[in-house]
Amino acid sequence: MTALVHTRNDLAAGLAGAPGRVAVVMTMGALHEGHRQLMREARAQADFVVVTVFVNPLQFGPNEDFDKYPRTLAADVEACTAEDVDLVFAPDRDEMYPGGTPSVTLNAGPMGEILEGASRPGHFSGMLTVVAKLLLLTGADLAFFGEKDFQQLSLIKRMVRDLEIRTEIVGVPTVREADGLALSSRNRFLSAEQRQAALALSHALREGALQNDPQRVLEAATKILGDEPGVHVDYLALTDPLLGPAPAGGPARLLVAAKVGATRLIDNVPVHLGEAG
Ligand SMILES: Nc1ncnc2c1ncn2[C@@H]1O[C@H](COP(=O)(O)OP(=O)(O)OP(=O)(O)O)[C@@H](O)[C@H]1O
Ligand SMILES: CC(C)(CO)[C@@H](O)C(=O)[O-]
Ligand code: BAL
Repeated sequence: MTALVHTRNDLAAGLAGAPGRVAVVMTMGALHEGHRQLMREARAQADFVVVTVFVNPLQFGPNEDFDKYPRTLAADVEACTAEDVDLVFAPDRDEMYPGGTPSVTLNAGPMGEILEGASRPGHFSGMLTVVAKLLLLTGADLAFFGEKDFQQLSLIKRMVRDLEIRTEIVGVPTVREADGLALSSRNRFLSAEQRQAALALSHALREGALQNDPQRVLEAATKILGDEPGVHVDYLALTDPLLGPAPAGGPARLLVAAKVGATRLIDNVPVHLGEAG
């Protein structure tokens, strides 16, 4: 039976009876199969699974979609129940930030300034601040995050290392629709026509990943994105697996962010580059 709690006291009470290893899956709600995959991984690896549902105002810029972000708590609790989650923690803003906007927040460092961080100033500071708070409030042994938000996952791994946080961070591969579109809560904002255009993102990444030379990877992906007038690219980047400069050979990551209508989508894939020379 999945319990729903809204306060830190009720969360602590629910956790007090938790047997063995505790896992947390943090979400902003509007749960889909991607989130459910994180829950299944958590269920498989831990004895007690907590899902948090909180649309964190700190990680949204003034012109972003905080107000219109979908809020579907009743359906979210049903999804958690179907995945045998033990506890859902859905605090409101005052519960999460009792003193109002916190004056002490986390600095995401140089990795927080590039890609998503360049387009969304302050986003990663707000994200890391709430993730750290939720790790402390849940005391989780394990925390599961999707590779769809690859830079977020990388920064959270970096944060637990740099701040000596003992939670093990587990990355989960991106869940996609049959036609390749990465599942995202924001997909619901797409019209049928925009959804069709949005396929260019995963298509471009897939084609790029078939190439083994950095320049060809970017050319192949750029061509597909350029052929779709409904997609406005924010960035397309080839990096090393830690988001540093692309290597000449070996593992790399290809990342894209684009607007389709008013909806901003992100996606990424692993790439294996052939050895140089
Ligand atoms: N398609 C997916 N596959 C795997 N994990 C995912 C997927 N989509 C989201 N997640 C993960 O779920 C967690 C919660 O993400 P979030 O609630 O922001 O959902 P979202 O679908 O990414 O929403 P949005 O893209 O609109 O912000 C994050 O760790 C995120 O990486
Ligand atoms: C990790 C997270 C729940 C923090 O608000 C959010 O950034 C998300 O949903 O990916
Ligand atoms: N899925 C990452 C959270 C955000 O877009 O704010």
